[in-house]
Amino acid sequence: MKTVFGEVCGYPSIRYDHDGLERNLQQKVFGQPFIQKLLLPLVDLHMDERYENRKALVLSFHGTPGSGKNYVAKILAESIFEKGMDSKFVHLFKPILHFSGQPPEILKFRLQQWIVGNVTSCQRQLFIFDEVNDMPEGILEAVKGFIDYNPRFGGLDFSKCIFIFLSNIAMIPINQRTLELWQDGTKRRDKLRHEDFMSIIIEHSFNEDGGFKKCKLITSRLIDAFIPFLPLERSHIESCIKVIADDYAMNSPLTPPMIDYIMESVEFTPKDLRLYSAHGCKNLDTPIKLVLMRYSRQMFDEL
Ligand SMILES: Nc1ncnc2c1ncn2[C@@H]1O[C@H](COP(=O)(O)OP(=O)(O)OP(=O)(O)O)[C@@H](O)[C@H]1O
Repeated sequence: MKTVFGEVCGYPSIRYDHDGLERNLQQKVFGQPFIQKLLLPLVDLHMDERYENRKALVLSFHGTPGSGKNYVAKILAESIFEKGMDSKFVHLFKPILHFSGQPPEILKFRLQQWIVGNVTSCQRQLFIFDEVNDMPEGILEAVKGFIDYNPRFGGLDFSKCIFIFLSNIAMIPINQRTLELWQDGTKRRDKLRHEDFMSIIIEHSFNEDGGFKKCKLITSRLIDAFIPFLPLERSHIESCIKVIADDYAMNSPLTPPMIDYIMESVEFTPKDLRLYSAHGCKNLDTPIKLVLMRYSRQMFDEL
């Protein structure tokens, strides 16, 4: 059923599709074990109408560029809102656009007004804060009142909202820990434990420059889960290449030598082991397009 007159605050514009979310996370997101382990159950609980939420769901994604933080946020938006990221109930904030050029007090006030205005029209809202590492210190204190355990604020209930913070904060220690555990014998990512990453993320968030620095969201334990996005290995990058190539050309004709050729454009770290992609699955589009173009001109015959 299609919404004819724009979106409504309820079905069909807002409908949680657990199966779709589970399937998409399983089939489309590579190398991120904590998505299945943490994100899915927390979203299930939050969206379950049988339980009353005591507070908004607050998640913080941390990791290397291109490891899937925005991608997963988009998949989540699509599983709840019919129009996904284009929904009027989904809000993506970026520091350069929304948190610069004005004194912090004004930016905080505007942010609060925006949240209150939207929650007044509908309680189910998704607020995504991208690049928290580039946000000025102190701004995020503005949202504390909305995600606290006492979610009523001016008569409004914020407990049905979801807040997601995306950042590169703690990516170096996350990558380092992943490598250490790999060297110690934990080669399978599904064997990694969240506790192995949790304290380093919290510590770095609180101390590193950016939106979380000295922030009460951290000290008041208001963030429900800090989700580490691990650096991606060669096999994950190969999977990304296949998905992106399929998006360009259905049943794309990528052969193993063509994939090897694309992989040559990817920078791997650390220098000696070359285990992890420095930029995750970012920057793959151009080499993939070039290879597909060469193929279409039959220039890959020699491979
Ligand atoms: N783990 C992953 N599994 C599958 N595809 C991925 C994954 N990570 C990244 N991608 C692909 O790479 C693209 C870029 O990733 P994304 O924008 O999510 O990175 P990010 O972690 O948000 O990076 P940044 O920190 O620079 O914002 C995605 O749109 C997706 O196509």
